[in-house]
Amino acid sequence: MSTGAMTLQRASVQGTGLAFHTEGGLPQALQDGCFLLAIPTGFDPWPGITLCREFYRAPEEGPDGTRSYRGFRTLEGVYFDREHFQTEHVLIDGPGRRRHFPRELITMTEQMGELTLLVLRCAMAELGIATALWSEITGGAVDGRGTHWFAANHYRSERAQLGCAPHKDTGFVTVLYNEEPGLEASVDGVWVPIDPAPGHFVVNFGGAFELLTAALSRPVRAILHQVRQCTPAPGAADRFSFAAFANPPAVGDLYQVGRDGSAAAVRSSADFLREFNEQTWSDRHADFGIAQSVGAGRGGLS
Ligand SMILES: O=C(O)CCC(=O)C(=O)O
Ligand SMILES: [Fe+2]
Repeated sequence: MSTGAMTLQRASVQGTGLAFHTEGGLPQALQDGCFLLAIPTGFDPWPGITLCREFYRAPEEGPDGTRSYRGFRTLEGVYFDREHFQTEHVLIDGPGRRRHFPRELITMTEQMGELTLLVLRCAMAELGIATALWSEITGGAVDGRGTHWFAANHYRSERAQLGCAPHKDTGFVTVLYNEEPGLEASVDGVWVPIDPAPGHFVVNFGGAFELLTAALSRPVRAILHQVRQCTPAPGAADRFSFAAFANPPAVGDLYQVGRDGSAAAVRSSADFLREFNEQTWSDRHADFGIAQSVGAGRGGLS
């Protein structure tokens, strides 16, 4: 049976909030696990697109103007070759970006990071979670602490494999930029396309947010998604995407909010992350984001 693409709620940024195009759009988006967010005017995706096209090449393998976007393949703990999938990616936190990224790329990732936090605040407000709890229950993520990953994905067309493993994002909120179809969500056990809408980010919610809200009457869904095998037309460029993630810190606990409005720690971040990594990639990087982040990732958007 073939089903059409998922119909997603649409929103745009309005001041410090979100304006949904349809009444009840935000609660619907929280239930769907994703929505489309209009890309704010003034946001320039060029640095992100350039990174996706260049990061896996050697520094000298291209023009001087984009040299700082290349050479990431040799960066241990930043570059990942997912051996069972088409994707290879750069996964890097705030301190790493400030060390390794050119200025305009840092700026772009910070803009996307701010959007993840804006969405997180709007979602917690919608769920009626007391603002006094926000910092504690997100491990400071809502204030720009926590871990703020950025990913740049390159889907290697020459590989006859799934683009990217079925997974839920691990954190609270993801803001994703892509231009080609390929992303699919599992809806009632069926893979349904989430087709890109020009001028929009895809926003989705992750496992830590699902856990945080699991006991509420309207829990947030972390959508299970994958990227199908990407086969661009001959001569066309490979598929790419890039994303900003607002995650809890690697050290500490994950929380859950009760219906009485109270909050309690329910499991350690490290256990949760290890389980997620193992389920997703089936490779040797199950400790990703755990060991290496101990003692790092404090202060600022990290
Ligand atoms: O490439 C895409 O469209 C999705 C990528 C993704 O799911 C991720 O980076 O977590
Ligand atoms: Fe994802």
